[in-house]
Amino acid sequence: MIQFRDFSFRYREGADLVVRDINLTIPDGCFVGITGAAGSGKSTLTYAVNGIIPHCYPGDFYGEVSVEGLDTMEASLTDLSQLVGSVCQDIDSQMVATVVEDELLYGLENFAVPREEIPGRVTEALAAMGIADVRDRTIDSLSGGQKQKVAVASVLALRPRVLVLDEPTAELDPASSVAVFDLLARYAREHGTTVIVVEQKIALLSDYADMLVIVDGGRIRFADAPEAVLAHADTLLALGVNVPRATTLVNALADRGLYDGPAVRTVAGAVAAAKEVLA
Ligand SMILES: Nc1ncnc2c1ncn2[C@@H]1O[C@H](COP(=O)(O)OP(=O)(O)OP(=O)(O)O)[C@@H](O)[C@H]1O
Repeated sequence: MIQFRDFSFRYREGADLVVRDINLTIPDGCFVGITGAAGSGKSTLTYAVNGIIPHCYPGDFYGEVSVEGLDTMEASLTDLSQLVGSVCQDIDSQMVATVVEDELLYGLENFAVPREEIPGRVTEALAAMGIADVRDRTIDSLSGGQKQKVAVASVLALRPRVLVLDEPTAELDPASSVAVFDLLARYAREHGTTVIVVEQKIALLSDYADMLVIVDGGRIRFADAPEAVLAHADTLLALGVNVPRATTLVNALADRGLYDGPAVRTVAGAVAAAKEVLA
């Protein structure tokens, strides 16, 4: 379980709190999507989980954030990194090797994983991300989607209990974005891994997340199941969250008393809702 209790944070260089009064409980195995306008504090929330704040970016840290009982302010980054694996926004800066296999080996060796376990871990992580065929390729020769999968695989090989990803599909086309989410969600389900993803594409996020967290000006505005959050499409639009048109259309039908089902997020969902209205 991950718990934020009355958490607020101000970066050392900043004048104001950038996140404030955060109270949130994330159960084990939950797939959490965090979204919100640019600069609203999404990444900062994930930094409190993986320890980047206050360990790498110091500042004033109020309240408490814990991961499986480990206080992220008090724990060492080494201890935290055994629990929480992170894929940052700029994956090129995260990559340390030239060849895919070496990228995975680097983390495993750093974590002192027993030598006999290493080949199996590499094979398993590459297979989990559907990229067993690129094991011997140079990272430079890969597409953006393949690189993203390598970045995720190199973290999965370490078998973290919690996986934090910051805008993993920012550079990807829609098909590759879906592929990354599909593989990630399947892996998380099979291993009981808690996943926290910062993502702008709310429709995509809603297809996979158990909980959507909407951040606005450093505060959590909504933290609920996707359907419950999307029912507030007008508020979300006002907060700068890009709500799918299918959602706003069906919410408008609901506002007029014509539809009383759950919020939809896809064209197919809107078609089904419209058929129900017209029946
Ligand atoms: N290392 C830092 N030092 C000082 N201020 C920072 C630092 N990192 C982020 N901030 C500030 O904190 C606020 C929240 O930033 P954060 O990156 O958490 O938001 P975000 O919602 O993830 O933004 P984006 O969508 O643009 O990535 C912003 O005003 C940002 O300028």
